[in-house]
Amino acid sequence: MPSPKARSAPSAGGAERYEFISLSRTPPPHLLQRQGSDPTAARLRASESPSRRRGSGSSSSSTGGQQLPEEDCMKLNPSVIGIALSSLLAIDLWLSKRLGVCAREDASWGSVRPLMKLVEISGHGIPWLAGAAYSLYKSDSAAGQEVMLNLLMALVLDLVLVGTMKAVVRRRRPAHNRMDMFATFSVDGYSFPSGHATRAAMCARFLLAHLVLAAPLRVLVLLWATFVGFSRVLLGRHHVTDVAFGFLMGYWQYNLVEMLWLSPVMLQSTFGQLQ
Ligand SMILES: CC(C)=CCC/C(C)=C/COP(=O)(O)O
Repeated sequence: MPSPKARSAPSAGGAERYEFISLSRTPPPHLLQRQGSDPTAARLRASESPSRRRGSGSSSSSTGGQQLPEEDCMKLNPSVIGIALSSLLAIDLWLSKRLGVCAREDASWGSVRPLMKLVEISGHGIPWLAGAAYSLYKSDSAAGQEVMLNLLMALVLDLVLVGTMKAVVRRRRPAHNRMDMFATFSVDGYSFPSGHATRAAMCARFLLAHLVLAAPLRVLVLLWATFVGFSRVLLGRHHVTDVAFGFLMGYWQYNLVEMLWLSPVMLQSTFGQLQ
Protein backbone atom coordinates (compact mmCIF):
# COMPACT_ATOMS: atom_id res chain seq x y z
CA MET A 1 0.00 0.00 0.00
CA PRO A 2 1.70 3.21 -1.06
CA SER A 3 2.04 5.88 1.51
CA PRO A 4 2.80 9.63 1.24
CA LYS A 5 5.93 9.43 3.36
CA ALA A 6 8.38 11.77 1.73
CA ARG A 7 8.28 14.90 -0.25
CA SER A 8 10.53 15.42 -3.23
CA ALA A 9 12.43 18.60 -3.86
CA PRO A 10 10.32 21.24 -5.56
CA SER A 11 9.96 20.42 -9.21
CA ALA A 12 11.47 22.54 -11.90
CA GLY A 13 8.20 24.33 -12.32
CA GLY A 14 8.23 25.48 -8.72
CA ALA A 15 5.20 23.36 -7.66
CA GLU A 16 5.87 20.66 -5.09
CA ARG A 17 5.46 17.06 -6.22
CA TYR A 18 4.75 14.26 -3.74
CA GLU A 19 6.71 11.00 -3.94
CA PHE A 20 5.09 7.81 -2.66
CA ILE A 21 7.24 5.16 -1.06
CA SER A 22 6.27 1.71 0.07
CA LEU A 23 6.43 0.99 3.83
CA SER A 24 7.69 -2.50 3.10
CA ARG A 25 10.39 -1.51 0.68
CA THR A 26 13.65 0.32 1.16
CA PRO A 27 13.28 3.97 0.18
CA PRO A 28 15.18 5.13 -2.87
CA PRO A 29 18.82 6.10 -2.21
CA HIS A 30 18.23 9.83 -2.71
CA LEU A 31 15.64 9.79 0.11
CA LEU A 32 17.94 7.85 2.42
CA GLN A 33 20.69 10.34 1.72
CA ARG A 34 18.43 13.24 2.51
CA GLN A 35 17.39 11.66 5.82
CA GLY A 36 21.03 11.16 6.68
CA SER A 37 21.79 14.81 6.28
CA ASP A 38 18.55 16.05 7.81
CA PRO A 39 19.19 17.10 11.46
CA THR A 40 15.58 16.37 12.44
CA ALA A 41 15.72 12.84 11.10
CA ALA A 42 19.07 12.34 12.82
CA ARG A 43 17.57 13.51 16.12
CA LEU A 44 14.64 11.15 15.73
CA ARG A 45 16.97 8.23 15.06
CA ALA A 46 19.12 9.15 18.04
CA SER A 47 16.04 9.12 20.27
CA GLU A 48 15.29 5.51 19.36
CA SER A 49 15.59 3.11 22.26
CA PRO A 50 18.59 0.78 22.03
CA SER A 51 16.33 -2.27 21.80
CA ARG A 52 14.42 -0.84 18.91
CA ARG A 53 17.65 0.21 17.19
CA ARG A 54 19.07 -3.28 17.73
CA GLY A 55 15.94 -5.12 16.73
CA SER A 56 14.90 -2.98 13.81
CA GLY A 57 17.67 -3.76 11.29
CA SER A 58 16.40 -3.15 7.82
CA SER A 59 12.87 -2.50 9.09
CA SER A 60 14.07 0.77 10.65
CA SER A 61 14.80 1.95 7.21
CA SER A 62 11.40 0.69 6.11
CA THR A 63 9.70 3.01 8.58
CA GLY A 64 12.14 5.67 7.57
CA GLY A 65 13.31 6.33 11.21
CA GLN A 66 10.19 8.45 11.66
CA GLN A 67 9.13 7.25 15.12
CA LEU A 68 7.96 10.06 17.34
CA PRO A 69 10.26 10.81 20.31
CA GLU A 70 7.22 10.83 22.63
CA GLU A 71 6.57 7.19 21.78
CA ASP A 72 10.05 6.31 22.89
CA CYS A 73 9.63 8.22 26.14
CA MET A 74 6.50 6.23 26.85
CA LYS A 75 8.32 2.98 26.22
CA LEU A 76 11.41 3.91 28.25
CA ASN A 77 9.70 5.33 31.32
CA PRO A 78 7.77 2.23 32.40
CA SER A 79 10.95 0.17 32.25
CA VAL A 80 12.83 2.71 34.41
CA ILE A 81 9.94 2.79 36.89
CA GLY A 82 9.70 -1.00 36.70
CA ILE A 83 13.39 -1.45 37.50
CA ALA A 84 13.16 1.06 40.38
CA LEU A 85 10.08 -0.69 41.77
CA SER A 86 11.53 -4.18 41.55
CA SER A 87 14.76 -2.97 43.21
CA LEU A 88 12.72 -1.37 46.00
CA LEU A 89 10.72 -4.58 46.42
CA ALA A 90 13.87 -6.70 46.52
CA ILE A 91 15.39 -4.44 49.21
CA ASP A 92 12.07 -4.47 51.06
CA LEU A 93 11.88 -8.28 51.08
CA TRP A 94 15.50 -8.65 52.13
CA LEU A 95 15.30 -6.01 54.89
CA SER A 96 11.96 -7.28 56.22
CA LYS A 97 13.34 -10.82 56.45
CA ARG A 98 16.45 -9.62 58.27
CA LEU A 99 14.42 -7.49 60.69
CA GLY A 100 11.88 -10.23 61.47
CA VAL A 101 13.92 -11.21 64.52
CA CYS A 102 10.88 -12.01 66.71
CA ALA A 103 8.94 -13.90 64.06
CA ARG A 104 9.30 -17.16 66.02
CA GLU A 105 10.28 -18.20 69.50
CA ASP A 106 13.46 -19.80 68.16
CA ALA A 107 14.42 -16.68 66.15
CA SER A 108 17.37 -14.54 67.30
CA TRP A 109 15.15 -12.22 69.45
CA GLY A 110 12.44 -14.85 69.98
CA SER A 111 12.50 -14.28 73.76
CA VAL A 112 10.97 -10.80 73.36
CA ARG A 113 8.14 -12.06 71.15
CA PRO A 114 5.61 -12.00 74.05
CA LEU A 115 6.46 -8.34 74.69
CA MET A 116 6.03 -7.55 70.98
CA LYS A 117 2.65 -9.27 71.07
CA LEU A 118 1.59 -6.98 73.91
CA VAL A 119 2.56 -4.00 71.74
CA GLU A 120 0.52 -5.61 68.96
CA ILE A 121 -2.55 -5.78 71.21
CA SER A 122 -2.07 -2.13 72.21
CA GLY A 123 -2.58 -1.18 68.53
CA HIS A 124 -5.32 -3.70 67.74
CA GLY A 125 -8.72 -2.41 66.62
CA ILE A 126 -10.79 -4.14 69.32
CA PRO A 127 -9.27 -2.46 72.43
CA TRP A 128 -9.42 0.91 70.66
CA LEU A 129 -13.04 0.50 69.56
CA ALA A 130 -14.07 -0.82 72.98
CA GLY A 131 -12.17 1.98 74.77
CA ALA A 132 -13.69 4.73 72.62
CA ALA A 133 -17.23 3.31 72.97
CA TYR A 134 -16.86 2.96 76.74
CA SER A 135 -15.47 6.51 77.09
CA LEU A 136 -18.34 7.85 74.97
CA TYR A 137 -20.84 6.06 77.20
CA LYS A 138 -19.17 7.29 80.39
CA SER A 139 -18.47 10.86 79.28
CA ASP A 140 -20.74 13.41 80.95
CA SER A 141 -19.61 16.52 79.07
CA ALA A 142 -20.75 17.46 75.58
CA ALA A 143 -17.15 18.21 74.55
CA GLY A 144 -15.96 14.79 75.76
CA GLN A 145 -18.79 13.03 73.95
CA GLU A 146 -17.98 14.91 70.75
CA VAL A 147 -14.33 13.87 70.86
CA MET A 148 -15.12 10.23 71.64
CA LEU A 149 -17.79 10.01 68.96
CA ASN A 150 -15.28 11.28 66.42
CA LEU A 151 -12.62 8.87 67.64
CA LEU A 152 -15.11 6.05 67.14
CA MET A 153 -15.91 7.31 63.65
CA ALA A 154 -12.16 7.55 62.88
CA LEU A 155 -11.56 3.95 63.99
CA VAL A 156 -14.40 2.61 61.84
CA LEU A 157 -13.20 4.69 58.88
CA ASP A 158 -9.71 3.25 59.35
CA LEU A 159 -11.02 -0.34 59.31
CA VAL A 160 -13.00 0.32 56.13
CA LEU A 161 -10.17 2.08 54.27
CA VAL A 162 -7.48 -0.41 55.27
CA GLY A 163 -9.77 -3.38 54.53
CA THR A 164 -10.54 -1.99 51.07
CA MET A 165 -6.89 -1.29 50.34
CA LYS A 166 -5.85 -4.78 51.46
CA ALA A 167 -8.55 -6.37 49.32
CA VAL A 168 -7.43 -4.39 46.28
CA VAL A 169 -3.65 -4.80 46.65
CA ARG A 170 -3.72 -8.41 47.99
CA ARG A 171 -0.07 -8.51 48.98
CA ARG A 172 0.86 -11.63 50.87
CA ARG A 173 2.33 -11.37 54.37
CA PRO A 174 6.02 -12.25 54.69
CA ALA A 175 6.73 -15.97 54.37
CA HIS A 176 8.34 -16.02 57.85
CA ASN A 177 5.15 -14.68 59.53
CA ARG A 178 3.22 -17.04 61.78
CA MET A 179 -0.48 -16.17 61.52
CA ASP A 180 -1.29 -16.28 65.24
CA MET A 181 -2.88 -12.83 65.62
CA PHE A 182 -6.11 -12.62 67.57
CA ALA A 183 -9.40 -11.39 66.09
CA THR A 184 -8.70 -10.82 62.41
CA PHE A 185 -10.95 -10.20 59.42
CA SER A 186 -10.46 -12.24 56.26
CA VAL A 187 -8.64 -9.33 54.56
CA ASP A 188 -6.12 -9.37 57.39
CA GLY A 189 -4.54 -12.32 55.63
CA TYR A 190 -3.08 -9.60 53.40
CA SER A 191 -0.15 -7.44 54.24
CA PHE A 192 -0.41 -4.04 52.53
CA PRO A 193 -0.86 -1.66 54.29
CA SER A 194 -0.32 -2.44 57.97
CA GLY A 195 -3.59 -1.75 59.81
CA HIS A 196 -1.69 -1.36 63.06
CA ALA A 197 0.52 1.30 61.50
CA THR A 198 -2.42 3.28 60.06
CA ARG A 199 -4.26 3.11 63.38
CA ALA A 200 -1.17 4.04 65.39
CA ALA A 201 -0.44 7.09 63.19
CA MET A 202 -4.05 8.24 63.06
CA CYS A 203 -4.75 7.72 66.76
CA ALA A 204 -1.47 9.39 67.74
CA ARG A 205 -2.45 12.50 65.79
CA PHE A 206 -5.94 12.34 67.26
CA LEU A 207 -4.65 12.05 70.83
CA LEU A 208 -2.13 14.86 70.35
CA ALA A 209 -4.76 17.17 68.86
CA HIS A 210 -7.59 16.53 71.32
CA LEU A 211 -6.68 14.57 74.41
CA VAL A 212 -3.03 14.61 75.44
CA LEU A 213 -1.56 17.99 76.34
CA ALA A 214 1.27 17.26 78.80
CA ALA A 215 4.64 17.23 77.01
CA PRO A 216 6.00 13.96 78.52
CA LEU A 217 2.79 12.15 77.61
CA ARG A 218 2.92 13.56 74.08
CA VAL A 219 6.40 12.09 73.69
CA LEU A 220 5.09 8.77 75.00
CA VAL A 221 2.28 8.79 72.44
CA LEU A 222 4.77 9.33 69.62
CA LEU A 223 7.07 6.61 70.94
CA TRP A 224 4.15 4.20 71.24
CA ALA A 225 3.04 4.82 67.63
CA THR A 226 6.59 4.36 66.33
CA PHE A 227 7.06 1.19 68.37
CA VAL A 228 3.76 -0.31 67.15
CA GLY A 229 4.99 0.19 63.57
CA PHE A 230 8.43 -1.31 64.24
CA SER A 231 6.95 -4.26 66.11
CA ARG A 232 5.01 -5.27 62.97
CA VAL A 233 8.26 -5.86 61.10
CA LEU A 234 10.07 -7.40 64.11
CA LEU A 235 7.19 -9.86 64.58
CA GLY A 236 7.46 -10.76 60.89
CA ARG A 237 3.86 -9.68 60.31
CA HIS A 238 4.73 -7.07 57.70
CA HIS A 239 7.23 -5.86 55.15
CA VAL A 240 8.90 -2.52 55.83
CA THR A 241 6.98 -0.84 53.00
CA ASP A 242 3.61 -2.01 54.46
CA VAL A 243 4.42 -0.17 57.67
CA ALA A 244 5.91 2.91 55.97
CA PHE A 245 2.84 3.27 53.77
CA GLY A 246 0.60 2.51 56.76
CA PHE A 247 2.10 5.43 58.68
CA LEU A 248 1.55 7.78 55.73
CA MET A 249 -2.00 6.54 55.22
CA GLY A 250 -2.83 6.89 58.92
CA TYR A 251 -1.40 10.40 58.96
CA TRP A 252 -3.58 11.31 55.97
CA GLN A 253 -6.63 9.58 57.47
CA TYR A 254 -6.51 11.99 60.39
CA ASN A 255 -6.85 14.89 57.90
CA LEU A 256 -9.96 13.14 56.59
CA VAL A 257 -11.33 12.79 60.12
CA GLU A 258 -10.85 16.53 60.66
CA MET A 259 -12.69 17.24 57.42
CA LEU A 260 -15.57 14.94 58.34
CA TRP A 261 -15.64 16.06 61.99
CA LEU A 262 -19.04 15.40 63.57
CA SER A 263 -20.11 18.37 65.71
CA PRO A 264 -23.18 18.41 68.03
CA VAL A 265 -24.66 21.28 65.99
CA MET A 266 -24.31 19.28 62.79
CA LEU A 267 -25.72 16.12 64.41
CA GLN A 268 -28.65 18.05 65.89
CA SER A 269 -29.51 19.63 62.55
CA THR A 270 -29.13 16.26 60.76
CA PHE A 271 -31.32 14.37 63.24
CA GLY A 272 -33.72 17.34 63.49
CA GLN A 273 -34.28 17.17 59.74
CA LEU A 274 -34.83 13.41 59.89
CA GLN A 275 -37.53 13.73 62.56
C1 LIG B 1 -11.25 -7.19 64.40
C2 LIG B 1 -10.92 -5.76 64.35
C3 LIG B 1 -11.89 -4.81 64.93
C4 LIG B 1 -9.79 -5.28 63.81
C5 LIG B 1 -8.74 -6.09 63.17
C6 LIG B 1 -7.44 -5.52 63.55
C7 LIG B 1 -6.31 -6.23 62.87
C8 LIG B 1 -6.01 -7.60 63.21
C9 LIG B 1 -5.61 -5.54 61.94
C10 LIG B 1 -4.46 -6.13 61.18
O1 LIG B 1 -3.39 -5.30 61.39
P1 LIG B 1 -2.09 -5.49 60.54
O2 LIG B 1 -2.45 -5.20 59.11
O3 LIG B 1 -1.11 -4.49 61.08
O4 LIG B 1 -1.61 -6.88 60.74
